[in-house]
Amino acid sequence: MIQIPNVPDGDNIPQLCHQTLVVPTAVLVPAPHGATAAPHGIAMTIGGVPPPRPHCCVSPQALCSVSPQDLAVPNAGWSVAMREQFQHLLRRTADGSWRRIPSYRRGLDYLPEVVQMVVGPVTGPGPRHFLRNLDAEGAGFEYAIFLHSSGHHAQCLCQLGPYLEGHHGFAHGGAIATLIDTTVGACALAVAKTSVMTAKLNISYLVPMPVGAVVVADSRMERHEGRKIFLSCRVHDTKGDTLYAEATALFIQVENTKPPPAARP
Ligand SMILES: CCCCCCCC(=O)SCCNC(=O)CCNC(=O)[C@H](O)C(C)(C)COP(=O)(O)OP(=O)(O)OC[C@H]1O[C@@H](n2cnc3c(N)ncnc32)[C@H](O)[C@@H]1OP(=O)(O)O
Repeated sequence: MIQIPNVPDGDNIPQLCHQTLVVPTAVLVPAPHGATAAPHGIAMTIGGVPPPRPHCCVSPQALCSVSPQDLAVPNAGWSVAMREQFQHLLRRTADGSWRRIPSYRRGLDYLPEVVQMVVGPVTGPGPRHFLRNLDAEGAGFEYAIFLHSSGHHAQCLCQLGPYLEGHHGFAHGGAIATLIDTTVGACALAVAKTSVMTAKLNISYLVPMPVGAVVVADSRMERHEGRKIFLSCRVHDTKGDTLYAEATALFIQVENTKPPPAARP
């Protein structure tokens, strides 16, 4: 059992984009297999959610704030294991063989890699970034992507939070697919150096992934034929003992000429 303490500041109603969820803050829940408690008393399992990020959106009009804050860095929702692995991966960037890719809630103004992902003209602040729109630290996807200098190898360190639960205590398969798509997408983008779209994603789910687990999605470019980029991905724990999922993907390089469908508020 993991005891989930009260969240700081007495704020027990996390404000999320477009919704308010009341979450009990001092309950006992069974610890999913392999789940670990986060630092600072923040639980990484269902029932305990840390307070919102400082720039939480409050109105439907505002949606999520346009913030230049790089979110691919440790925050209070990161577990000890997540922090340790992040430092390990960060050390590899010292010699320039790897680099950490910054990540923003709405990144178009700040992140050239994401600018390249947009098919068609962009007006306003650009698309909201799906993985960054859950405005509570530790509740959703916490991640940092590292790219090898070859551009053919990407690793995404990720901690899947309690709002990504499918079966009790385990991550939803769609959340795992999102993690994989993002990682292979980052790798495909580095290969193509132009816009790419997922054409095919084939995932084998091998072992249930506990909510709160810290995992690494490891993606490699397998071959590049014209506009087609074939990639593989393996999602495993930080020690490489447990292989949660493996996948193959096909990305297609596209021209930046198609107008995107009108965005809804
Ligand atoms: C850092 C953040 C990363 C985030 C990554 C997130 C990426 C995404 O989620 S993208 C969103 C999900 N994907 C989509 O919506 C894609 C929808 N599909 C499309 O837009 C189009 O079908 C698209 C762009 C994939 C291909 O269309 P188009 O550019 O016309 O290519 P087309 O000429 O039909 O095919 C080109 C080649 O690819 C092959 N191909 C295309 N689609 C497929 C497919 N699904 N399966 C197998 N082969 C395919 C074709 O057979 C053809 O091969 P060849 O050259 O040997 O004849």
